[in-house]
This record gives sequence, structure tokens and C-alpha cells, in this order.
Amino acid sequence: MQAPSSRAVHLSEWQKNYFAVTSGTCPAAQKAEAYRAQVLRVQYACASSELSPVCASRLFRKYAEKYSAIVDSDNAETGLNNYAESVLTLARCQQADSGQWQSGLSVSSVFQMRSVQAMMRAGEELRGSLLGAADPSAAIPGLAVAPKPPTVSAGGGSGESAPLATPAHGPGWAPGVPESRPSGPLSAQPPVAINTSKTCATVSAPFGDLATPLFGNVRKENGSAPKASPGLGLFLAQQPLAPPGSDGPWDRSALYGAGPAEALSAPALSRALRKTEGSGPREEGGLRGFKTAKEQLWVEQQKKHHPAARAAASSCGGVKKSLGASRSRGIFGKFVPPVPKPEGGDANGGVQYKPDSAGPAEPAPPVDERLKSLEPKMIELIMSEIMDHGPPVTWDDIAGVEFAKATIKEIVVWPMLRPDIFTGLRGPPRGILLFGPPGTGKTLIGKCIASQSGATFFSISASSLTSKWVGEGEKMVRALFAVARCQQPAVIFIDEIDSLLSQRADGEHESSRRIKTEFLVQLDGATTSSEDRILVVGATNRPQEIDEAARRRLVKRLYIPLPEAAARRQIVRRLMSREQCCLRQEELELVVQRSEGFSGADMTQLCREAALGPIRSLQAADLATITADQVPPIAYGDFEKAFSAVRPSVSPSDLELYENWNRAFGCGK
Ligand SMILES: Nc1ncnc2c1ncn2[C@@H]1O[C@H](COP(=O)(O)OP(=O)(O)OP(=O)(O)O)[C@@H](O)[C@H]1O
Ligand SMILES: [Mg+2]
Repeated sequence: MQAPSSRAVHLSEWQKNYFAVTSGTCPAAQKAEAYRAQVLRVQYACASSELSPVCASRLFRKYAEKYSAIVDSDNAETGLNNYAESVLTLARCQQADSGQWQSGLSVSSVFQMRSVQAMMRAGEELRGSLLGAADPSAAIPGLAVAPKPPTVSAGGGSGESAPLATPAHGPGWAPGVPESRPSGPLSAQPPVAINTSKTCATVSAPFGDLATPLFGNVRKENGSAPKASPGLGLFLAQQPLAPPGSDGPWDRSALYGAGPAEALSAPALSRALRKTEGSGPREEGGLRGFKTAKEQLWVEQQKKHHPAARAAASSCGGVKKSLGASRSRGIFGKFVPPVPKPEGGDANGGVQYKPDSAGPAEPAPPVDERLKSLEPKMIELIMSEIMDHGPPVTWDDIAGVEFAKATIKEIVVWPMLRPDIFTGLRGPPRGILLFGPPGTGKTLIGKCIASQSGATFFSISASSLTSKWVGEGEKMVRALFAVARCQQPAVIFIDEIDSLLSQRADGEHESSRRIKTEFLVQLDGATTSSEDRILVVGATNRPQEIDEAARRRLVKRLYIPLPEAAARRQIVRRLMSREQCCLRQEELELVVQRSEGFSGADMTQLCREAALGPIRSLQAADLATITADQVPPIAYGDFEKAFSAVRPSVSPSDLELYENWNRAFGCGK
């Protein structure tokens, strides 16, 4: 059979590549390979004077950009970075589950291996004949010969290195342009044999740190370095440097943006070398230093959003945190679609959310089976309702309500701390209702439980469940309990629970009826399951509006009354202790007497008003110049004036309603 002419070969290859790059169904790897082949072809054509430099430069730029776009794409389906990343993830699974694992092989240790040395010797012998014909850059006048680096990625290196490098290519990745490609022995040339100062930067740029573990050395950090991409590995072996002005020697698009002649010019070469050297210590080799474009994006997102998110979240002691922030999972952590949970998991079978230290390179955490049927968006929203403890609220910060505090300690804190003792009949109730007039410290108690119980604390206002996610309320309720089940022990604190569990009425909206039903079902499950350690704490100042079915499930109904004299005294003392105050004991008693019927919130307001008294007594001119310690102390006179501005917010008739309800349904004194 007659051998096809070189032009015919070119044509058929061209057609093949053209088909690959224009096909809508061709996989990304194949497309990238086709573009890379075109890039090489342009190089060769230019080197053998088949193409004018101007034309070559134009074509080179066109195909190189397209190649770069595929290799660097952040798209999970088409980006080869992602492709390599998933392969690396697979490789890491083999590493005895240790995040610290690094290959024992380094570039230098590989060259100590006998098999590699034998291959190198063979390569030395073949070298002359192969190099002359194969290296296109050698044919371009005025350019330094770029010796081939001891490649990790081109697949032509040692047998030992192959398993590490080849998986990144995947089965569909067949390095092209074989006819002119330097063969294995060349690729295995040891770096020690190369004098970089005399030849060029090619070797030192991609393989600068020879002590770096081989596996980790797929990328020498500086911008968007190639990750063991075979096509790129080969290509870069022939493109030794970064273009002028690029961020680094491996800034692929910048590199391709320059024509071949520019890219290979001597000044650019030295700049690239300087940059490479400068970047060396910044990141040691190894997987830890390896960042995909996606990971880089994650890091940038963290830098951009993290401080703001934290600052915005710190109000009232409790810090709402979203998993995307404090338990950062970044774009990896953007809740991943549920996948079957592999072996392991925490003691409760909970979701294994890893803290920041896990790093962005970690694979997405496995998701609990119990969350599989839920919408990721919902879970993400619920997670953002988890309250961090923030500045702790202690039991002493809550004045009065001794009975309620003792009861809560007994049924919330101790069983959480000693679940082994509180079993059977001693098992704690799973539903608590805190009811009482407004401003008596119900929410404060919730925050205290969050600080003191050591449980995962979900603080959800019922109105947010009903209004924020219109039409999706019942799904939210389901997600809330499912997530809490995965995060046990957990406390779900629902403020204004009356708006969620108000009595069912005929004219009520369908969606709120569904939410209520779902909530009761979930509450029933949580309150009756002997395995779950979920406590639901509801707070309301309208207990009479709560549906009777819900009331029954919130077995411990604790009245949080207006503060008695001792509690009012404690509130004033505590608040005044932080200010300059000259209130005598008998004056304090007068304040306590006169504030009969005030709620805790009213007492706080009274003290704030009194604290403004000394300022108000100052002339405006003085206010501009006075120092903080020159402000007069708060005196009884200021309280007297404050009493005329602050009135009790709870009326006696309202109070009677609460007391009646407490007598009827309350569980306390
Ligand atoms: N027992 C208390 N001890 C100390 N401070 C209190 C007490 N009760 C209320 N306060 C003060 O009043 C503020 C409001 O209290 P909180 O929000 O807990 O009231 P609430 O019972 O939840 O009211 P509402 O029923 O209107 O939601 C608290 O931040 C605190 O400063
Ligand atoms: Mg409240």
C-alpha cells in the first residue's frame, strides 16, 4: 500500500481537528487536544518556513487562546482544571485517607532510581538524533534551544512517575502530534545535567524546586499553572517562558496571547526566569500548594466576603453564621447535592462539615442520608440560622425568674451534658414553651441556653419561617428538623412561636395551615423519639393563641413574669455598675419601688434614659469640649426625670391574662 503524502496526512489531520473543535458533542479533553495539535502544527509550519511569521503568529494566538479557554475554564463540565481536580481527588482517596499524605517521590529522588537512570542513559545515546528533527524551536533562527525538562506530565518520563501523572489525563486523553514529539528518553533527562545559566530557563521554570515532591510538582505556583496536562506539558516544554507582562511564567492565556517569536524572545525569557525564581518560596510543592482555578476563585471569594459577613453577623451576642462563611466550604461547600454517605460520619451520623482548616482542596464533604430528599437551598438557609454562641449570656445576666432558670437548667443543660444519667423516666421533656409579657427576658433565656447548653442552637423566628420563604414554609420546617437531627444535640429556639402555631381557623391561609401541620408532625417526631436529642424551645407573649395540639407537645410551659423587686434591683445594679453613678442605697430602693410593674426591657429603658440625664444638663458648648470622665455621674435626679419619660409597657389587665393562662396551663409556680 502506498504511503500517503505528507500533504494528505496534513489534510486528514486538519479535517480531524477541525471536526473536533467544531463538533458540539466532542468532549472537552478531545477539543483541547485538537487545539493543542493546531498550536503545534502552526509552530512547525513556522519553523519549517511553510508559514510566514505574521500569519503563524495570528494562527498561533487564535488556537492557543481557544486551548487555554478550555484548559483554564472554571466550568465543571468542560474545564480540564476541574477534570484534573476530580482525578486528583480520586488519587487522594488512595492515600490512606490522610490529608497530609505526600508522595515519597520527588523530582530528584526519581532520578536516583535505577530504572530511570538506565532509561536516561539510553536517552543520552538517542538524544542527538531525536532533538535535531523534533524540536521546532531549534529551527527558529536566533532562539535558544529549549532542552526538554524531566517531564512529569508529558507521560514520557519514568515508569514510576507515570501512575501519578497519567491519571490526570484520564482515559479519553490521548496526547496528539506523535510524529514530531520528543520521545520518552528525552523527557527523562535529569535536571542536574542542565546548566540553566548557559542555556535557558525552560527547565528551571517549570521544575524550579527539585526537592519538591513529584506529585505536588505538577504545578509550580504562579498564576494559573498547568496541572499535569499532557498536552500542556508537551506544549510548555516547547514554550519555555512567560510573555512580557504576564503574571507568571504559567499565565497561559498571556503566554498564548503573544506570538511565538515574542514569547520566545530573550528579554521575555529572563523576565520569566526572574518571576519564576521570585515565586519559588511562595509556595512549596505538594498538593497543598496546588490550586485549580476553582480553588483560586474560592480563595478570592473568601477574601472578599468573609470579613463583611462576620462583621454583619455580630449583633446581640448571638452570631448568626452561615456555613458558607464560618464553616467555610466556599464554592466547594456550596451545598453539594446529596450523595450516598460513605462509611464514617460522626457519632450521630451527622453531616461532616469541615472547618476552614480543611482547606479548599478537600473534596466536598459527604452529605447525610437524611438530607437527601431536601433541597440544598433549604439546607443552606437553615444552616445560616445556626447561632454561634458569640459573647456568652450567663444565667446571672438574667435577673429574677429563678424557678424558670432552675427548670431550664434541669431539663436543658444537664441532660445535654450528661445524657447517660437523664434516661428513661428521667428523660428530659423535648418541648418547652416560655411565655409571659413582652420584654421579660424570654429571648434572653434562649440566648443563654445557646451559650450554656453546648448544643447546636438554631434560632428561628416563626415570622421568618412563615414570611421569608413564602410558599416554602413547610419545606423549611422539614429541613429545619432534618438538619437539627444531623447536628445533635440540638436546640431549636422559635421566637414568636404563636405566629407559627396559632389556633387553626376556618379562614386561614392554606400555606400557613400546611406549615403548622408540618411543624406539629416534626415536633411530634422530635418530642417522642427516644434517640433524637432535639429540644424545641418556643417563646411567646401570646400563649393563649397557641393551638392546643402544639400546646400539648410543648410539655414544659414556663411563665416568665415581670421582674420582682429583687430582679429589678439586680438589673439597675448591673447596668449602673458599668457607668459613673452616684446612686445611694436608699435611692436605689426608691427606684426599685417606683418601677413596680416594669418589665426587664422597661427597666433597661429607664436606666438608658437616666444615663442621658447628665449629658442633657450640659450646655451644648460644653458638650463639644468635655472629656468622657468629665461627664457628671448619674444621680437619683436623673432617674426621677427618667420615670416621667418611661412607663410600664404591660398593662395590669394584660398581666391578669398571663397569670390566668399560667394557672390553667403553666408548669411552674
Ligand atoms: N430578666 C431580665 N434580666 C435582665 N435583663 C432583662 C430581663 N428581661 C428583659 N431584660 C432586658 O430586656 C431586653 C429584652 O428582653 P427579651 O428580648 O428577652 O424580652 P422577651 O421576653 O423576649 O420579649 P418579647 O416577648 O417582646 O419578645 C433584654 O435584652 C434585656 O436587656
Ligand atoms: Mg422575645
